[in-house]
Amino acid sequence: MIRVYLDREALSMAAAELFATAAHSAMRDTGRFAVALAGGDTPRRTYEILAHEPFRKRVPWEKTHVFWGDERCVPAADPRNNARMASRALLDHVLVPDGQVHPMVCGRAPQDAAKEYEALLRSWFPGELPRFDLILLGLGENGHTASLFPETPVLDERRRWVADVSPANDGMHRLTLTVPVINQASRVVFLVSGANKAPILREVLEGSPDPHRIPACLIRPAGQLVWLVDRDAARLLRNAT
Ligand SMILES: O=C(O)[C@H](O)[C@@H](O)[C@H](O)[C@H](O)COP(=O)(O)O
Repeated sequence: MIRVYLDREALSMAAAELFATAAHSAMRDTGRFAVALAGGDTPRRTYEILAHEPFRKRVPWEKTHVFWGDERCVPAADPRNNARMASRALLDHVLVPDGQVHPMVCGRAPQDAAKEYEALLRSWFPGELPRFDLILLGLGENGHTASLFPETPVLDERRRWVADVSPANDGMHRLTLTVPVINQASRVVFLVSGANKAPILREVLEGSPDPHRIPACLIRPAGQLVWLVDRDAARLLRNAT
C-alpha cells in the first residue's frame, strides 16, 4: 500500500495515526505493543507529534515496548545516535516504563553488542522469530533501510536476528535487525520524504532491481507493508494513489 501526502508534516501526522492504530490493535490482540523505531531524520517529526496531544493520551505508552531497527555505534550523547533522537523527540515526553525502552548499545565490540541485543530480543520474544507489532523504516538514497546497505553480507543473514555492520559508507559501525526479523513483523511502515528520494523510491516501487543492490526490496513482510511518502518523494512514480 502506497499513500502519498502533500508534505512531510502531513506524512508525519499520518504516521502518528498509524502508530496509534497499530498500538490499539496490538493491545487488543496481545495486551502489549512492541515497536521498533527507525533512525535517521525523517521519523523525527512523527515522534514529536506522538509526544503531544492527542497521541500522548491515545497511545497506551505504559504497555508499549520500544526497540530499534538499527543504531549507529556512536556514544549515546552523539547527535547521530538514533536512540538519542527518539528520546529527545518522543520518549522523554511520554510514560513508557524505563524497563520497556531497549536502545541498541554498541559500547563494546559491535559483534558482542549484536549478540547481546539478540539475547534481549529472545527474552521478550520467545519462539522462532520475534514478531514486532510495528517496525518503522526509512529509505536511504542508495536503497538501504535500517542498516542493511547494498552489497553487504548482512543482506543474506538468515540465522542471526541482530547483526553488526562494518563501517557503512558513512564510516560508522552499526547494529541492525536482519531481514528475516523485519519480514516477521505484523506491520512494516516506510516513511519517505523529499525530492532526493524520488529516484530510489521509483526503483523500489516500480522497478525490478537486484535486492542486493537495493536492500529495501528485501522487505516483504508476511504482515502489512505500508509506504507513507510525500509528494516530492513520489514525483517520479507512475501510479501513486
Ligand atoms: O540509522 C539510519 O541511518 C537509519 O536507520 C537509516 O536506515 C535511515 O532510515 C535512512 O538512511 C533514511 O534516513 P533519513 O530519514 O535521514 O533520510
